Amino acid sequence: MVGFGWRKPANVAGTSAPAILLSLFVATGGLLFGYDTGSINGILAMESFKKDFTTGYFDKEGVPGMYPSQVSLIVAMLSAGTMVGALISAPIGDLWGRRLSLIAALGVFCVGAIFQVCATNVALLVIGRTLAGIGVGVVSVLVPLYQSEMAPKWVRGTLVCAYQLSITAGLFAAAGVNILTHNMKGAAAYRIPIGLQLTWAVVLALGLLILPETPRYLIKRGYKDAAALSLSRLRRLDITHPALIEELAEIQANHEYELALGPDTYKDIFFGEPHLGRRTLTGCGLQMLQQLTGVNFIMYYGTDFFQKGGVDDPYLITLIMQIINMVSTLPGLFVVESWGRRRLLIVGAAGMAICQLLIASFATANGSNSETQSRILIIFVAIYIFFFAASWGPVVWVVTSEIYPLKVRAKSMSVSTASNWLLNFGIAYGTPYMVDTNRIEGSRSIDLGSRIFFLWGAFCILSIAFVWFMVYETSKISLEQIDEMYERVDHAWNSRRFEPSWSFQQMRDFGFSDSGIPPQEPQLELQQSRSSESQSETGGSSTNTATTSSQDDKLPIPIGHVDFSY
Ligand SMILES: OC[C@H]1O[C@](O)(CO)[C@@H](O)[C@@H]1O
Repeated sequence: MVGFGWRKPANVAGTSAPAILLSLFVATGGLLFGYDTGSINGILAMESFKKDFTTGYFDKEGVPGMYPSQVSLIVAMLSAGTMVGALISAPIGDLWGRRLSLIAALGVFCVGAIFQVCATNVALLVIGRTLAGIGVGVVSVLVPLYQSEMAPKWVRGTLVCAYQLSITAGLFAAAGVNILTHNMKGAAAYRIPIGLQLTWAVVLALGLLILPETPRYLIKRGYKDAAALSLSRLRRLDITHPALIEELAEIQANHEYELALGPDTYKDIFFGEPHLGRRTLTGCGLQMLQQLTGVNFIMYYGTDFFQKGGVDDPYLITLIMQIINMVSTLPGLFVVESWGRRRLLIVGAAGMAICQLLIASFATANGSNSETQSRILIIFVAIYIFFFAASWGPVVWVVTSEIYPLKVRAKSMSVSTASNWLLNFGIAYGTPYMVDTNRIEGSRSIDLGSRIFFLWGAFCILSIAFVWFMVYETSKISLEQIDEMYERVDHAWNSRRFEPSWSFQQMRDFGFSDSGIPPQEPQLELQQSRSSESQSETGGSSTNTATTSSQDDKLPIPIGHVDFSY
């Protein structure tokens, strides 16, 4: 039976509260992501903005404004910046640490925002948008990375989901600010929505100044004492506490073991061991498919789409969709641990595909727009957004922050997040050509109208297969145990039944060579479901009962073993 909510294993040492609070605070970095991608449309439409940025162009009605190419540049440079930001996040995240890199990124974001507020010409505005984009790009990688390296395993997925919740809150805030400010009088009114983005960036950067670096990053750099200190702050345990020593030893042993299997260069994230290519492909595939669900078609062009679908108040309906998007993230956040990542992704993709195929078929069957038709359109788009927000929105971030080993985590996450931004950009710029012949004058475009939902639906069906074959179930086990799972479970569809057999520290104690390479490959018996009731009753994987078929007589079976690995 599937349960709901969270269950902290009874015998976990220390407290989880500081790590949870801190992770929730850092999650709010998503506000900048959502606000920045959502606010530009409204700002461009403001009268005060148009007045200040008249560059000698007149539209068909003779209204002065900016050249379309300038508008495109202003919009596009944020996306270009985010891609650059996502790509540089790995080298800086590995060099300066997750925390300092985030602070630096927020600094760059603030400089970008100040440029935009003070801009008196298009060039300054473009520079400002590019810098803000770089900041957002780094934040989009390092926030979920920082969270997953900090979070206790029994609530890790939920905490990373809170990041997506912040993204949706940012999108909603942008829509709200656009509505409140679009009629504002005053020469500099447009500077208000631009300036607002500064506030949270400053609060977040100041907060990060006093937060600890992640213990896993410190272990990666060889700063063992600092790692112990950081972990003791997170768990409220003395640095001499056996649980703390054990957890650090496990992280370190696992890291050394992963390094012994192969190097950690960019080439290795595609071709290296253990199974890094498969893992990077999973992350990139999920991030791209998340965009190919078409969600940003509604986020960016919803108003226009509803207007053409005969909806009376398209602005209001778009705002309602934003609210549904934000509120529906909560059920996902609530069940991500108990249902698991795979199930949520598969159910979500199936739900979206059904709605999308209905929207598209309905549009094909009925040429004209009646009131009933527009109502049906609204209802199915709303259900589609619900499914997205409860599943693919948050869970993609969760999985991509969990599946990589420490040695390449920042690199692989940066590449997979960059692929999200690339598709985000492609859809933002490509879809107008696919749905509206009038929007882009002189361009060769195809008018798919609502039939574009056939395309999104097809990608959602593909997503179901992708999850089934590629995505390993990562709930309820530590990041180190996820590494073990990738080594011992051959097929993603079997991963739910994986039970961590022993900690890497125990493996070492039991006679692994110093290089960390096991003397022989043990075969894990996949006999007990990780999601079974009995297991959650006893508090997760705390009592390791799994044994190996070939080494039953030799391997220690830790009875009543305290689960040190969060
Ligand atoms: O909630 C919708 C938003 O979520 C994202 O897919 C990120 O996870 C954004 O690209 C989109 O605007």
